[in-house]
Amino acid sequence: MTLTVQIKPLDHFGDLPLPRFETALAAGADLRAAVPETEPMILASGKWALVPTGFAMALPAGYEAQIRPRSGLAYKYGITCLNTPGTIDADYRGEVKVLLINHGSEPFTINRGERIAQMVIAPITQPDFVQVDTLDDTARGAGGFGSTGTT
Ligand SMILES: O=c1ccn([C@H]2C[C@H](O)[C@@H](COP(=O)(O)OP(=O)(O)OP(=O)(O)O)O2)c(=O)[nH]1
Ligand SMILES: [Mg+2]
Repeated sequence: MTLTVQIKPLDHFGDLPLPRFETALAAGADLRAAVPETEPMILASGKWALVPTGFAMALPAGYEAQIRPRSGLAYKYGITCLNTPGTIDADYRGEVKVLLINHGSEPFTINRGERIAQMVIAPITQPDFVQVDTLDDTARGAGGFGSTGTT
């Protein structure tokens, strides 16, 4: 059965299209900037800002939305999500916003309707966290942070 995610357009969503998958098997649905047509957002080099998408949503219980950068914007302009992947909780009813940062050397202009990020819907688990005194032994043990392949 196909999953349904409720999207509630806010006033400034206007006539923007709903998030959608650009290709048949795309993992992420692109998100567009719901900034005013007459007031593009300008992101100076090194700065970050919350970009409105113009909608709120209700995810089904057991799911999250991950807000991820678009590789094209990162590659061409150094634009990415500061908190990647951003987490949208299933009980969040506020406007979905995208925290963009400009790692490039030039100011970046965000126009209304521009695709600024993508949203992946993913299942989550809320386990019971249980306190214990000892953990089982493994070959890795406490090794990490580049511990493999050094001997
Ligand atoms: O890129 C993002 C990340 C988060 N949110 C919204 C939805 C999410 O459910 C809420 C809280 O996000 P998070 O838990 O990452 O932030 P926090 O700093 O822990 O805030 P809170 O104390 O509200 O949970 O903010 C966005 O709109 N965009
Ligand atoms: Mg939180």
